[in-house]
Amino acid sequence: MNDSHTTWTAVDTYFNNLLLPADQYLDVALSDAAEAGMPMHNVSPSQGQLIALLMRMHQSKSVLEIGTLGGYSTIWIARALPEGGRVISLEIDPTRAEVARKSIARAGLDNKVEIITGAAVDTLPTLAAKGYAPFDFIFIDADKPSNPIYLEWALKLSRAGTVIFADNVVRNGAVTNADSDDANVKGVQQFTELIAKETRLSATAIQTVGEKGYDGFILAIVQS
Ligand SMILES: C[S@@+](CC[C@H](N)C(=O)[O-])C[C@H]1O[C@@H](n2cnc3c(N)ncnc32)[C@H](O)[C@@H]1O
Ligand SMILES: [Mg+2]
Repeated sequence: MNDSHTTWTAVDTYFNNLLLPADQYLDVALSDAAEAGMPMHNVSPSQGQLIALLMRMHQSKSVLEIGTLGGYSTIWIARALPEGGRVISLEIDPTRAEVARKSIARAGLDNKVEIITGAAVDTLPTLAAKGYAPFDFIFIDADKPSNPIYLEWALKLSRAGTVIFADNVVRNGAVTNADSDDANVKGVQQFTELIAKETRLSATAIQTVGEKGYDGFILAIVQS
């Protein structure tokens, strides 16, 4: 923990205390995930609220999340849905999915959430036939080496106007290292290069600092 990280965390705490009410369901979702041995790879509260605000501004009614973990971001997403809205969340690890389902049910959101277990490359091709596509908003937050494949699927499962939000694309600045042999870094680099070439997308990347360290996200919209 360096000085910068201490400052970033204090600033997150300052704003969260003022802007984000304490929430027992989100807190218990995190503590249950930690107790189950999951890594704390969830979005921060301010990032969860950012996704919720974007969804509400966009009036997103159907959301695809790739990467559930303990359901922390899923709760933020489900709460931002209007009446009749739905989030489909994909998670490879059945134990994680089970913990997430419990946290989501405790928060009274199980009628808005379906968690599908399995590798996303196997479950993504099943979604259209189930009548879930097109999605209004797609949150990509799973194994970063697969981001190029997730982009392909996001486009297949989208419509003009679909928003794509991809987390953790800065990776403490490592994204600029062209010689990186880190599979996560390579995944986000290839993902970004594909977005750059994709005429159907208009996108930007935003760097972030905070309690989760130095990272960032890509925000894109399908424009045709
Ligand atoms: C960064 S965490 C998700 C965090 C969550 N979105 C949040 O903010 O609370 C990534 C999750 O993706 C899952 N995952 C990894 N590889 C996957 C795959 N191939 N298919 C589906 N899920 C996968 C991991 O098990 C992990 O739970
Ligand atoms: Mg993330």
